[in-house]
Amino acid sequence: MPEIIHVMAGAIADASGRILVGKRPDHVHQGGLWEFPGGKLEPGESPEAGLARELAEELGIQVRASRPLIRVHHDYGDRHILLDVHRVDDYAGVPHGREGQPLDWLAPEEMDPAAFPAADRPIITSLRLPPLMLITGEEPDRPDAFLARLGRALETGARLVQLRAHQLSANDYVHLAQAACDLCDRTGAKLLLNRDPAEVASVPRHGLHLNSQVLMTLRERPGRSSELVGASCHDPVQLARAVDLGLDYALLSPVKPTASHPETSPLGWNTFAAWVDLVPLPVYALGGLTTDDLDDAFQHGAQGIAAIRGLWPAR
Ligand SMILES: Nc1nc2c([nH]c(=O)n2[C@@H]2O[C@H](COP(=O)(O)OP(=O)(O)OP(=O)(O)O)[C@@H](O)[C@H]2O)c(=O)[nH]1
Repeated sequence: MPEIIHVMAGAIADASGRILVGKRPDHVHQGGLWEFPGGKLEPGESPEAGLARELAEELGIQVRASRPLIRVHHDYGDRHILLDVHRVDDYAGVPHGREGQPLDWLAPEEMDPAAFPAADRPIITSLRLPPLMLITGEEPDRPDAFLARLGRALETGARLVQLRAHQLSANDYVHLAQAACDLCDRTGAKLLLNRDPAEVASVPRHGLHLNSQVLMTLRERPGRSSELVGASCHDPVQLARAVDLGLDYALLSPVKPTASHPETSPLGWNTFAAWVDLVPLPVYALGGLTTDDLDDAFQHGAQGIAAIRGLWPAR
């Protein structure tokens, strides 16, 4: 096993959510590409201290508040790196290229993955995804009540919605999806359809969510290349399949005991973190979680949390 180089990088955000990127000098590894500022962790240094040191050296800023965003293992052939990216939302000082490197502020949607090192692709996806995924709950068979609840969730900030309504016929699901997509478009939220991809081929949406059975039968990534595609996973084999298919994100569950799957034993945060560390993918934690668990989720490598009960508004 070659030595793993632990690299700390900062996704430094401004008030409008743009992220600071710097250009790597032409003569270094992955030279000429844009990067998230940072560098190698020194022996004995904690990740937070390494991040603070690198950002002070390269940009002249002092980190005040940061949290883990994503960890990406990547083998470049000539070296294996662990890119340990933290989101920095508060700092002192004005960032400037202390090593002469050009800097720019980009919205995550403006980032061209081809202009960054290959290891950075999941980081860009992670930056484009919010920390919460709402999975729709009760009453899909009463569309008016259901859409009113969805409307309330969107008004109070839901940005990513998975439309889960297995009890509906394909026809009823399609109608509900059309109305839900209209609602999401009004607030700029993204709607993911959790349904057999063949049944929703022409339905408006921003992405697809696959269950673990469908995930394991597919031979290639479904859907359009421009849309988000993710899957529900329960073990490392399923997570690896999501990576092999080139999916954008995964859900991993159940982290805690849930009323909907009382027979399944929960993973707990430590197993969750160990399995998530195996895959270069944003992974949402699911199962018995609410927004109160968000900080634990970040500390254990999650993109954030996905929930039905914890996020679906009451009637
Ligand atoms: N900082 C940073 N490094 C990245 C990113 N993506 C990526 O593949 N890397 C790789 O991670 C490694 C970081 O090393 P570095 O050369 O920046 O480290 P450093 O500042 O400590 O430099 P030094 O070793 O010359 O002192 C390089 O192999 C680089 O190609 C990224 O977004 N940010």
